[in-house]
Amino acid sequence: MTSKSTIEEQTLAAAAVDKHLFVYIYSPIMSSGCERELDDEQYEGCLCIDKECSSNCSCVARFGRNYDSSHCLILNKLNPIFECNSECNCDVEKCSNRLTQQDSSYKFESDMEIFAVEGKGYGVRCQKAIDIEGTFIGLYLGEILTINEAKQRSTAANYEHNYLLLYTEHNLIESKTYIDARHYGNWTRFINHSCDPNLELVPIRIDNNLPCIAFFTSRPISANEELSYSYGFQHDDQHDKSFKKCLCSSVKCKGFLPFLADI
Ligand SMILES: C[S@@+](CC[C@H](N)C(=O)[O-])C[C@H]1O[C@@H](n2cnc3c(N)ncnc32)[C@H](O)[C@@H]1O
Repeated sequence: MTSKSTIEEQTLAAAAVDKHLFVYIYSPIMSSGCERELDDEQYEGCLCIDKECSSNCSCVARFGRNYDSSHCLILNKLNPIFECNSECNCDVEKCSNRLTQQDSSYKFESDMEIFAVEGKGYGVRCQKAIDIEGTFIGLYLGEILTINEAKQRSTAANYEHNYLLLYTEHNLIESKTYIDARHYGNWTRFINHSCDPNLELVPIRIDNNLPCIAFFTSRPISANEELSYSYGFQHDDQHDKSFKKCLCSSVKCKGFLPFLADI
């Protein structure tokens, strides 16, 4: 792989090593069960005639501001993130409340590189430094599964690498999102786990209650530092030989990859 190839080409080349179907996608794919549950949901849109939504926008008034004037995530925001949606009047490419929907937000994508990491398969690094905490990096794309489909897939196969992401939210009620990037996905499927990560996962809602899972930086990242996030909570009693050894090599390393007990 050369640094001149696009991140899509690099991802396809790295995925081809597995010799299974892999399709590069730019938006999530819903499994049939998920689609049915969303049929009746569509959030109300704002009526903003300005191209950029400000504090007068009904979406911003209802859910609070999500992003600051540098287009970074407002840190420690307590409310869930609802961006302006397809019912809104504002301009998709200009509205300040639509960060993850805008082409211009993917500014680091052309500097991303898939590279081989000793013992872990492939990983991802950015050839440029990313100085600001809260910078949007990309979306974890794949097939959005129902819990039953996620369970079936995780018990049916015994692959070397797992691409099933489980995101749990503890709001008024607990909700879980399952995204499988094994057969359909983008470059973020190659981001490895670290016990001291530099990215965080943030659920973003746009048209309905099903979140997109976005990556934001959780601290400044040096050029060519491996990107990482935490795959989940690590229980102290999980350290059994059947769990995979963690090779993140951070001083905070817990020794094993988090175990997805909820799948
Ligand atoms: C979502 S994939 C990440 C990309 C993967 N490295 C590859 O080459 O396809 C997750 C898998 O990567 C490996 N992995 C990720 N982080 C790791 C770590 N800190 N230590 C060891 N293996 C890791 C594990 O096999 C895990 O199931």
